[in-house]
Order: sequence, then C-alpha cells, then structure tokens
Amino acid sequence: MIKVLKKSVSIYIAALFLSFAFFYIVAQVAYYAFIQEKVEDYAESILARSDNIILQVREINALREEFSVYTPCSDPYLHALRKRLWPYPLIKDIGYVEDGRIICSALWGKYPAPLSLNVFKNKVSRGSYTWVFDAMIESNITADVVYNNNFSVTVSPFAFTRFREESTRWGLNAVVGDFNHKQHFFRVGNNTSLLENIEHGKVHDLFFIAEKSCDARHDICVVAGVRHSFVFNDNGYILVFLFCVASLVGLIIGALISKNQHENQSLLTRLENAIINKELHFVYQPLYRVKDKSIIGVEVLLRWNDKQMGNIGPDIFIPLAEENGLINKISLYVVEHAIKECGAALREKDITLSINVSCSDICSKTFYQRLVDTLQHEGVAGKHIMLEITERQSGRIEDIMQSIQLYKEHGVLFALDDFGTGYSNLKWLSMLDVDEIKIDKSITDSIGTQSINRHILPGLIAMFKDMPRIIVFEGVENEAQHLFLQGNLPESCAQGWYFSKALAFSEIENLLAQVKQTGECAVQGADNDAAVMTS
Ligand SMILES: Nc1nc2c(ncn2[C@@H]2O[C@H](COP(=O)(O)O[C@H]3[C@@H](O)[C@H](n4cnc5c(=O)[nH]c(N)nc54)O[C@@H]3COP(=O)(O)O)[C@@H](O)[C@H]2O)c(=O)[nH]1
Repeated sequence: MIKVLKKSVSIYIAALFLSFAFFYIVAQVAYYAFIQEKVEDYAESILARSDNIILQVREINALREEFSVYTPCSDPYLHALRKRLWPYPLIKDIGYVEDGRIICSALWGKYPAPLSLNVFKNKVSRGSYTWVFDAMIESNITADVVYNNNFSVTVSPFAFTRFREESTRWGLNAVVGDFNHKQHFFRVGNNTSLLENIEHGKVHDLFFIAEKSCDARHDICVVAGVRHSFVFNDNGYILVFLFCVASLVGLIIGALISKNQHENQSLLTRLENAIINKELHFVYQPLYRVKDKSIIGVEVLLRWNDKQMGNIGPDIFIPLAEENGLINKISLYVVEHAIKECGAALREKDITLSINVSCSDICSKTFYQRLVDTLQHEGVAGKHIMLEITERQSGRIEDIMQSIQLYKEHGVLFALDDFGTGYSNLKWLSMLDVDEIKIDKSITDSIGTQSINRHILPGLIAMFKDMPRIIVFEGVENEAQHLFLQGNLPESCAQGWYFSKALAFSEIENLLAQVKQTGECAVQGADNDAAVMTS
C-alpha cells in the first residue's frame, strides 16, 4: 500500500514538475517572440518617423523660393514662414540663417542675439544639409536643427516623445544612424552604448534582442534593442496565472497516469492470479492445406475470462505480460496444459500443435526442460509441436539460433510468425532454421484488393514455390483468397475465419472426428507436409 502511495506521489510530482517546466518554457518562448516583435516594430516605427521628418524637411526646403520675395526677417517674411509651418506637425520652427547663425524664425521672431549653429558639436553633414542634434535654442530648450544656406528647420522635440515613453516602459533602446552605421544621429534609451557595441560586433550578448530597420532611399538605419527579461520579472499576474494553469494540467496528467497505472497494476495482479489459479483457458484454430482443405494442425490461442472484468483479449494481456516479465510463466502454462489437453489428438491424427512462444522462452533452460518433460510425460513426439516465434519479442538472434538446434534434437518444429511485417523479415528467415513460415494477415488481406501489399505477393509466391518450408497464410477470410492460393500456391496451408474460427477443444475433437468420418479431407502430419513442399 505504502509502495503504491509512494509511486502515486512520485507520478504527481513528476507530472507537476514537467507541467511547470513545459509552461515555463512555452511562456518564455512566447514572451521572447513577443519582445522580438516589439523591438522590430519599435525600429520600424522610429525609421518611419525619421523618414517622415526628412520628407517634411525636404518639402519645406523646396518651398523656400516663395519667401524670397520678402526681406529676410521682415514681418511679412516671418508671417509667410508661420503660414508655411502650420501644416507640418513634426516641424517646430523655420528660421533664416546667415553665416551659420539663425537670425530669426517663425516661432521666435527676430532673435535678440543670433543663435550660432557652429558652436554645437553634435553635427552631421549629409549632402547640402547639416544636422545639428540637441542644439540649445534657449536655456532648457534643446532641439534638432537641420540647415542649408539661408534656411533652417527645427524638428519638433515631441516628434520622438512616443518612442521615449515606450523606451521607459519596456526598456527599449534605439540608435539612429546612416545606412552603414558609421555615423550615429541620435539615441533613445539608457543602454544605447551596449546596443552600439552589439551592432558593431564588439559585444555578444545572447539575452539582448537587437533588430535593425533601414531605408536606403534616405541612407538611414535604426537599430533597436532590449535586454530580454524573464516574463515573470515584468508581470506577477502572468506568474500566478501560469502557476495555476501548470498546476491544474500537472494534476490532471498525474491523475490520468496514476489511474492508468492503477488499472494496469490491478490487471497485472489479476493476470498473475489467473495464472496461479489456472483460470486461463485455450481455444484452437485449425490450419488447413489449401489444395484439399485437409487439417494439418491446430494453433493454441489463450483466452482469459476474468470474473469481474469479463473477456480480456490476448492482444491486451499478452503485451502486458511481455512488458512485466510474466510471459515466460504464461508460456510454461500453455505448453504444459495444451500438450496435455491435445496429446491424444496429436498422436492419433498425426497433426501439429502450434504454440506461440517468445524468444526469451526458447532461450530459457526452464522452458526447454518443461517442454521436453511434458512431451515425455504425455507420450507426444517432438514433430507434433510447432513453436511459433516472432521478432516482436526480440532476443539475440545468435542465442535463438543455438537454442533452436537443441529443440531440433527432440524433433520439435519451428515457425516464423507474422512474416511480411516489421516483426518478421528476410534477415530472420535467412538466419533461423525454421520449418514453417506464417505469412502475416496484412499480406493475405491484399489478395484481390488495391492494397500496396499486393505488389509483394507475386515476389513472395515466386520465392516460396521453391522453398522447402511449410507456408501458412494467416487470416484467410473469404473464398476469393482461398481460390487465389489454390491457383497460385496449392501446396501452401492456410488459417483463418473462412475455414474456421478458434474453437474450444471439444469442438476441435468433433471437427477432427468428422473429417475422418466423412473422409473429405485427409488429415496429414507436418512431416508429410514438409515432404510435399520439398518435392
Ligand atoms: N505468446 C503468446 N501469444 C498468444 C497466445 N495466444 C494468443 N496470442 C497472441 O495474441 C495475439 C492475438 O491473438 P488472438 O486474438 O487469439 O487472434 C488470433 C486469431 O484469432 C486471429 N485470426 C485468425 N484467423 C483470423 C482471421 O481470419 N481474421 C482475423 N481478423 N483474425 C484472425 O489471429 C491471431 C493469431 O495470430 P498469430 O499468433 O500471429 O497466428 C496474437 O498475436 C497471438 O499470437 C499465447 O498463448 N502465447
């Protein structure tokens, strides 16, 4: 009980941990993508704004001729400047420049003392324009001014306010420069020196997201960047939300796994008890020779009828037994009880009993000894037993090859099951000394259909025609399949619902008796079959 409880707790802890890890990673990746997009938008918006300013400056500059009719700095001149300035939201002022000094402007009128633009150091010359960044126009008033000849345009200090606000809010940085980033015009943010270093490849920082947006027309580039913070540093609500979702998902997954484990565990315990209490029983499916429908043997198939859970198919409990180390116990049980049940019929009718075994059974000394002892005890010759193996329960093929020889000393036969599937293939066929090859139902199903497997059939038939092995087609369900086999491989054998479903032992006894009484089909032994196939 404590063990089960401990296991359940571990499952819940693991599920919660994985769920937290999953949501944490997803949140981080999503947040990274979000921030990257934001930085991209930021760079593009600054570039668009810069482009816009340049266009407005050029536009105003192109109209300068209309002021030339007035005396510079006269009232009509200033009035014309103000009128021209009005429709440009990103331009704050237009001024008249003489010898690198602004004499008057639309906003300030005539300057009491001309404003010398030559004293400012933060200057960039671009063609006929000179940009002066952070020019101090009045005490505490700075702005970017661009001028050429007698004309200056002052960019609104609020043109980039939005970007400064965004910078404060998200920690964004931007550097605006020329296309090759040799000249930097202006910067936004507190971490622009790191951004510049990253941009110039001097520093590599995985956690700094940088994006570039350029416009070749205006020879301008904006590099924007931000240090990637963890999603939870920025928003506690997201942390709480993620914690709740991850806990819920973790608990649901934990409960599902626990339930599944519990069910499997109880099924396993039930199976263990069923073996101990001999509650498993057998049905037998006959194998027929195709050409005359005579019975050459029977395959024993295990059935389990649990008192509480009802019928549980071998496709469920055999894999469960394989996964949990119970398959050997099951095989021992089958060998002992099925040979005992069928012993007389095998001897009298000279047929084979096919038994599904796992590769680990064949290599097990206990299994070998139990089979030999049972054969001796029941007085059944080894040639009446056909052990069916498949690569599904794989083992070392060299060990299996060796073990097969031991059984062969007692005349026991071997069949390679499920041939044509991934579990049984030519490599195994070439390496193992088997007496019978059972062609998987998926190949039989393709007879007379458009299935892709039908392309395999002609090759298989050609290959098996000359092969000294008993060939059994599994899962024959209709007459068309039977007729096809009769026409193409009459010496082969078949098993399937077309002939008979798996029957209780008493029914098999009746069937064998009828066959003998009516004399329709001669019952032949495996030895005869082998002889027929080789001839
Ligand atoms: N190791 C052991 N494996 C065993 C044992 N008993 C059964 N099994 C394996 O379980 C798988 C499912 O078996 P089962 O449900 O019994 O199905 C068998 C036949 O009923 C089915 N079959 C036969 N003819 C037809 C048909 O015409 N149509 C159709 N849809 N199904 C058909 O095929 C199964 C037999 O397959 P095979 O063993 O490959 O010959 C199955 O893998 C069994 O091997 C056991 O005691 N030990």
